[in-house]
Amino acid sequence: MNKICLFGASGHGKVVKDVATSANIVVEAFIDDYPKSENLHEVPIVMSEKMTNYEANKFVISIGNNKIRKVISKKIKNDFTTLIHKSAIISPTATIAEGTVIMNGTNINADATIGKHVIVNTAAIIEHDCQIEDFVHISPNATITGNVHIGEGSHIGAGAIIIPNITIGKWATIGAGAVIINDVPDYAVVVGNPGKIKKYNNE
Ligand SMILES: CC(=O)SCCNC(=O)CCNC(=O)[C@H](O)C(C)(C)COP(=O)(O)OP(=O)(O)OC[C@H]1O[C@@H](n2cnc3c(N)ncnc32)[C@H](O)[C@@H]1OP(=O)(O)O
Repeated sequence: MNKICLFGASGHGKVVKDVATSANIVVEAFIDDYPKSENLHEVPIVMSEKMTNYEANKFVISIGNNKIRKVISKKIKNDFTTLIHKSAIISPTATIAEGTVIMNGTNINADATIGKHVIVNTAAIIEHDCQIEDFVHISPNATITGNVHIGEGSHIGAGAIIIPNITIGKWATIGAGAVIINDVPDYAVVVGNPGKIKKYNNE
């Protein structure tokens, strides 16, 4: 049986652990330097200085913040694995890179490509030919229609809809429930229906 470690003993970490369990993968430890308890759902939480005890384990970073996930990914020397909930429906022609977590009830269709350390959260839909770059988070129930490109680190809020052929830049934020009908520049925060730029993440 595969054994892995999760970096981050948060609420998101609990859900990622459930994804692993559904795929018959055992989480041996959570790594977290700011633990709120000794265990989380019966899995021990250990400090990062003890990570050497888990040299053979593959890792997944179970932290929801895209920027922090990127920083941590550069520090961990272990290999990363991909976690896919058993209820996810994924086309055989879709590709999913390491470190990415695909949660329950998701649909990922033909020729979609999903980068490293991406979160495809509960019941999100990623349609055919989409390109999702590294460190993106697609929140619950978001619908990414066909041939959409989402740049590194962007966060798509819960229930947002992106119409076909749109390009969303890097480190952008799409508000919960937004409907995106125009391309979105890097770092933009876009809300509403139709989506309008509210501000920029680097402001
Ligand atoms: C399992 C999980 O929980 S996964 C997590 C999923 N998380 C999400 O989906 C959260 C998505 N985040 C949002 O929608 C946020 O509201 C953001 C990122 C768009 C904006 O957050 P903040 O930067 O804190 O902005 P703030 O709350 O100050 O709002 C700024 C303005 O945008 C408006 N606004 C914020 N969010 C939205 C929204 N989703 N739709 C429409 N308008 C919005 C506010 O009313 C405010 O308007 P005003 O300037 O006219 O008063």
